Amino acid sequence: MNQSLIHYGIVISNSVDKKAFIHHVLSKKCIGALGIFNAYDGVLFSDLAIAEFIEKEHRHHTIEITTSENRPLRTFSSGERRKLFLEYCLAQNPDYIIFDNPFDHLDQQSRIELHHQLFKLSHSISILQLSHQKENLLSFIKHRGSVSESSFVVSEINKLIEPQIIKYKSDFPSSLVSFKETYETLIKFHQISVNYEEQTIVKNISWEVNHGEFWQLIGPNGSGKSTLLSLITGDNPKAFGQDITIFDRKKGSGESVWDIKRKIGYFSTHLTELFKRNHTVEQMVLSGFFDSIGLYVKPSGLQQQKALQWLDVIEMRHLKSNYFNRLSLGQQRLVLIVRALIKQPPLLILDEPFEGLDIENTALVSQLINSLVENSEITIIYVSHTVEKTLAPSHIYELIPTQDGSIGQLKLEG
Ligand SMILES: Nc1ncnc2c1ncn2[C@@H]1O[C@H](COP(=O)(O)OP(=O)(O)OP(=O)(O)O)[C@@H](O)[C@H]1O
Repeated sequence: MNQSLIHYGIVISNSVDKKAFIHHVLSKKCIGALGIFNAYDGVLFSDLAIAEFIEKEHRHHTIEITTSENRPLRTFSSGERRKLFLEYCLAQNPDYIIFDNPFDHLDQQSRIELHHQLFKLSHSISILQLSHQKENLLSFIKHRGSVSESSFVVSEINKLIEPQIIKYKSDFPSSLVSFKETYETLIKFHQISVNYEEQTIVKNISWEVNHGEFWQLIGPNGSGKSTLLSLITGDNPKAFGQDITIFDRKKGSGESVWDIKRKIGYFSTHLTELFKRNHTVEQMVLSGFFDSIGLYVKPSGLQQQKALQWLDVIEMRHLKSNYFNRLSLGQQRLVLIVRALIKQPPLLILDEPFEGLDIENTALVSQLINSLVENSEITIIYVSHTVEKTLAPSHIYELIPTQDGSIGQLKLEG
């Protein structure tokens, strides 16, 4: 495609079936402005492509991209995965690459570096960028458009009607599960370290999270944010033998992982990476009551009612019987966020809740979080690489990488 390099930036909202649109482009069925891509072979760089790759490695017990490290892509942090996957895409020597929200999961420095890298790349390869937000379109891409929901035709961006930020008036549904116990110290880490073989990931972390606090956890890619969260949720055996107090109880004093999970609502963009079952949207929301991913027990009528009320909040009741797997990634993430908070747990953990959301859904999730902060006693920890102007965490904990693993510091104390 060298002689006719063309770059396109396309704004795509969560209501467009992005999977189908991408398939449409890659299978050379574009009409109109994007028709030029029909003559060429492209590859996809996206969260979905990465998730499928991880699934493939898992299924075949192989390691393809990260052979030098001898561990599967799944064990790398979100930002690391993206960098490694880009190398993999380039190695295939495609005519063009579809970059679906390329800046997601990246810290500020990595965003700047990727912007430079893509600019250089644009001299040798065509780029089709998809972005949920107009502000994230690459500055050097001159052709810009938005894609229509039904025909996938691209129209000029200046003809676009700006999306309206919906103010959600409906009150959020009340809680069904009542947690009678209150906890003073939800999390207390004392001098916690985590190593993988000879590499130290975090070192001597002492961090305390108390009742009703609203925390943001920050740090560059690979600094250990998700690792810390996995120590809390009971998903990391590295917690064993360390001085960790969770819900006022010393870890290792007889509590089961399920005791802990019962009190936590958890969302991560990786939650459904290997999830292949045909569960409906409603079942997925309901599973939040049972701390499972997907529904394996019969819910009560009241629980079903509650799930529908929550689907109303995210305006997805009409999709309740659709298969979760068929939703767009943005819709799946909204469903999983609601799944995390349906039981209104004492502790809510949101690992990158804004990734993959368009401007309207970002506003909705911000409003959901703010409403919980104002109207409940839930303690919240969220991870985000970007500053959400509408959120005002009362505390910020920062991981700072050093040669011997990340150290932690309190950046903002409420
Ligand atoms: N099983 C493992 N073996 C070796 N290293 C691992 C393993 N799991 C995680 N790591 C490494 O631990 C480091 C911290 O990962 P983690 O996912 O906690 O980072 P993060 O701060 O959440 O990053 P990001 O912002 O990119 O999501 C990464 O360098 C990752 O590669």
